[in-house]
Amino acid sequence: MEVRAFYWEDDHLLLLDQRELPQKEVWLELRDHKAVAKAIKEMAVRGAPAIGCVAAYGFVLGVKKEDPQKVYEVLKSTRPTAYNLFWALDRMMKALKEGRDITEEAISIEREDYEANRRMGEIGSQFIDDGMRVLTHCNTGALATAGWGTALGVIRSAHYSGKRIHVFVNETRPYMQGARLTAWELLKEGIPHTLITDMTAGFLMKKGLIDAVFVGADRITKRGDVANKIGTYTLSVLAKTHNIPFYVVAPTSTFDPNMESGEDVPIEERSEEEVKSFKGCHFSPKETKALHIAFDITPAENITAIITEKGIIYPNR
Ligand SMILES: CSC[C@@H](O)[C@@H](O)C(=O)COP(=O)(O)O
Repeated sequence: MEVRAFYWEDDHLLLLDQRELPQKEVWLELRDHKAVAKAIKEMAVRGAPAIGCVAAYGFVLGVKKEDPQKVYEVLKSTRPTAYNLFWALDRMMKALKEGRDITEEAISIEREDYEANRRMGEIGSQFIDDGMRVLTHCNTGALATAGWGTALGVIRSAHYSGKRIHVFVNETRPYMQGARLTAWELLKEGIPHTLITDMTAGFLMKKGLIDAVFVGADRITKRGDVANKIGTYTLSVLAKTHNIPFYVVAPTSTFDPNMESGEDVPIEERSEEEVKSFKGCHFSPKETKALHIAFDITPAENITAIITEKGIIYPNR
């Protein structure tokens, strides 16, 4: 059965707590916008499109009791980089101001994201040939979206169309979205995969073992620069050096129409504890300072193509 990150249940939101995966499948019952904001901030739910969908439902829950502008601000301040969050909240505010049914609006945001993912899967699988070995970073699957996935959705579509593929999964330090979430999704789907440390990618490319790289995006600027999980930029440089195609897969709701260049994208910095420890297990001296930059910018020049639900963009043609 297809993985789902959340379900809207009329008066509350059910959310799969991704911090507990893959060991446990724990569902959180969220009944107000503050609980939704906390879940986004603390990464019980993550991935740009999923954050947008969940924030929209948080808005529905919040405006039942509180001033809409306050609800909007609380949800907006959770994570700074993923553009889908702002896109979804602006859309919800507009629907409210126009007197439309906001629950229906949130349901539409979720449905449209799912449909966009299915369409990107169809469009993007033309870049995957039978027998290909592809590399992916972070988690861009059903857990990061309303379902199916962006980059992982393309891989899923290629698999369902009968192509044999092998996926190399970057573990994605320090939050381990690749090791914990992507590996879990691929295992559930029966898609052959191998988990690697982030540092292994370059050597595999050098040995000719990677045919293409597929990643998602948190924000795409007007010139085609892409903000995505830290390590994406490094992969793009490696791919360019080794002449390997580098594909970004994202719905148009990830495109920021007001941002010219990657230089302007707000980049989230998270707690240094997440670099020095994992689930309470410290592996660095407590006194050592750590830097936790959660996203980086891949310049348009390093990207072969951006696959959207509306078609393909070739930023360098
Ligand atoms: C479809 S997901 C695209 C991105 O949101 C994904 O690649 C990513 O970087 C997620 O980061 P996260 O910090 O886990 O929210």
